[in-house]
Order: sequence, then C-alpha cells, then structure tokens
Amino acid sequence: MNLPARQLTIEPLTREAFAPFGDVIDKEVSEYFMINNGSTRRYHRMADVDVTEGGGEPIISIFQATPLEYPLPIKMMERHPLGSQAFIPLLGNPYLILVAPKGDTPDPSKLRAFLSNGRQGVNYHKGVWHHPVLALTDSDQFLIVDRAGPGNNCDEVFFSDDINVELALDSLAQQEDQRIVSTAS
Ligand SMILES: NC(=O)N[C@@H](O)C(=O)O
Ligand code: NI
Repeated sequence: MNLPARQLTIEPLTREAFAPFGDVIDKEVSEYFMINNGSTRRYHRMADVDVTEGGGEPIISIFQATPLEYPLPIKMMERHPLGSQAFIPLLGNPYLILVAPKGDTPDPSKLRAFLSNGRQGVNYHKGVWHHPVLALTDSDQFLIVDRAGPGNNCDEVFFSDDINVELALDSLAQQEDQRIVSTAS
C-alpha cells in the first residue's frame, strides 16, 4: 500500500530563514549608497563569490529552465563542494528553492523549501545541498554566478524511494502568489 507522500512546507524566502544555506540577494531589504553622481544606487556586496578553492575561477552563465511536474517527488539533491552558486532571476517570476544543511549526505528530514517572489536571488554557500533549479514558469531565465575549474564540483545523492517526500504547489494557493499555481499546474 502506497502511503501518501510527506509534503514539504514552502516557506517565504527571507535572509534570516535562509542564512544556514546561503545569502538572499534582495535589494528590497538591502542598504545602498549612491554612485555615478547621484544617478545610481549601488546595493553593494550582497553576496560573496566563493569559487577559488582548487584553482577555480568565477564564471557567469544563464540558465533557461523548464518547470518540472508537480507534485514533485524529491528524488535527489546535489552540492558544489568547491564553490558557491548564485541564481538571480532575470524575468521576475517566482521560483522554488529546496535545500538541506551541509554534511556528508543530504538529510531528508532536514529538507527546507522556500519560495522566491521573483525579485529575490539566492547564493548557495559552498557544500550546501540543494535541488537543481526549480522554475515555475516556462523558459524562465536565471543569471548564474558559480565556478569553473579543475576537480569535481558537483556531488549528487539519489534518495531511496522510501523517503516519500514531495513538493506540492497547493500550499502556495493560500499565499498572495496565487498566479503561481495557474502558471505551473
Ligand atoms: N548543474 C548545474 O550547473 N546546475 C545545478 O548546479 C543547479 O543547481 O541547478
Ligand atoms: Ni547547483
């Protein structure tokens, strides 16, 4: 008999809640100073790019991502042991983030899911377990700042089927981001 999957609670993305996993890149809660003769706000050093271990170098890429099918059974997590990885949404669409604390393997009981409002980026710190990008809008686009260089910088761990955990969008219907459910379902 298949038991119903445990649905992860999807939390609003805040700097404080996400702190154990990395940085939230969100100008709406950040200080700035004026530059360019007063014409420009500089939201300075919102996150650090930590990619030089083992001879790594910072690179900038763009991901164009397709939403997965929801409810989404969580089958795997990955980490980048040699570098941080930042995702900056380019089109203003909400998206999901799924993380677990650093450690030898991701602990399924410590999975945390967050919803970005589409104006918030994230910077996973080196070694933080995370699910590959979870877009909620077709062909969504993200600017990525992460590491190129020698060595293996991507560990993947596949869970056994019996962890029976999923991400469902129903819980989002109660939040102001109602449009998400219609976009992704
Ligand atoms: N593999 C890759 O470049 N992307 C993942 O790291 C991801 O977090 O989406
Ligand atoms: Ni990654």
